[in-house]
Amino acid sequence: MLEIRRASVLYPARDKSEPVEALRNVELTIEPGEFVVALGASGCGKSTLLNLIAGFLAPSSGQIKLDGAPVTGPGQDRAVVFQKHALMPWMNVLDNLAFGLKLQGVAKAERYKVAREFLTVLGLEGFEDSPVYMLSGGMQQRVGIGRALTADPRILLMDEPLGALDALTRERAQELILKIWEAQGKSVFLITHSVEEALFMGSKLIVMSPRPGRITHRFDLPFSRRFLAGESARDVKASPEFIAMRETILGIIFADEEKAA
Ligand SMILES: Nc1ncnc2c1ncn2[C@@H]1O[C@H](COP(=O)(O)OP(=O)(O)OP(=O)(O)O)[C@@H](O)[C@H]1O
Repeated sequence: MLEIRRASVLYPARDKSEPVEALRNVELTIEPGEFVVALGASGCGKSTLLNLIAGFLAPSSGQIKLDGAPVTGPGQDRAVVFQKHALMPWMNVLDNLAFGLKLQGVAKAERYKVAREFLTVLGLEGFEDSPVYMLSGGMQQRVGIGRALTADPRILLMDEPLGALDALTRERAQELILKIWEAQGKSVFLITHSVEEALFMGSKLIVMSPRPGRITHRFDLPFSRRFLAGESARDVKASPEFIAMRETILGIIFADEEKAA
């Protein structure tokens, strides 16, 4: 379980600019197997929150604990997927999938065994020998997600992972991530700018607001479970409950932006 208690982040003033209170008193618990999605206007502190969880950044005050132990820096128990995946474009798919394990010192036979398992999970069979630069954006992002997962992290952290994909590829990738989430039981923290993506994917939604960055609303969501129980993604997203929720969330975000303007 990941626990964030009264965490605040103040970025110091640079040149003539004022200090930025990027997060104020953030309280968040991510239970094992929970899929938490963060939504909110640009600059509300979503990436700052992800960086805290990843251990890339220390809070100015407050605490972050993973299974009771303070988070003091990055670790193998947390893996990050960015919009711009950090793949080795000249290396093939299999080598990219195995690369994180190599850095961890896992023996060659074992890391290629794990990498091959992920080829299947990611629907990339037949592409194991293709250099990554030759793949489509959607396939590259699947390799990026796979590489994060091969390390078997407790928590998968994703910052706008699907933002650069076209609409159809993005929907397919959402469905794939949900299926992997269900199969592997990982905790996930995902940042997105898409309200629809947030509602479809999350089991818990937090809505954040800027200046200072804080969590203003929390919702439990049923939609990913409906999809995983067999309802089609289209039916879920077109259902009256989904549309009503989408309007509620959009209302909250627009009201925040008007206040900030
Ligand atoms: N290293 C930094 N130094 C100073 N200010 C920063 C730094 N990083 C972020 N900020 C500021 O902190 C606030 C929160 O930034 P953050 O990137 O966490 O927001 P965000 O919600 O992820 O934004 P976006 O949706 O645009 O990615 C913003 O006002 C940003 O300008």
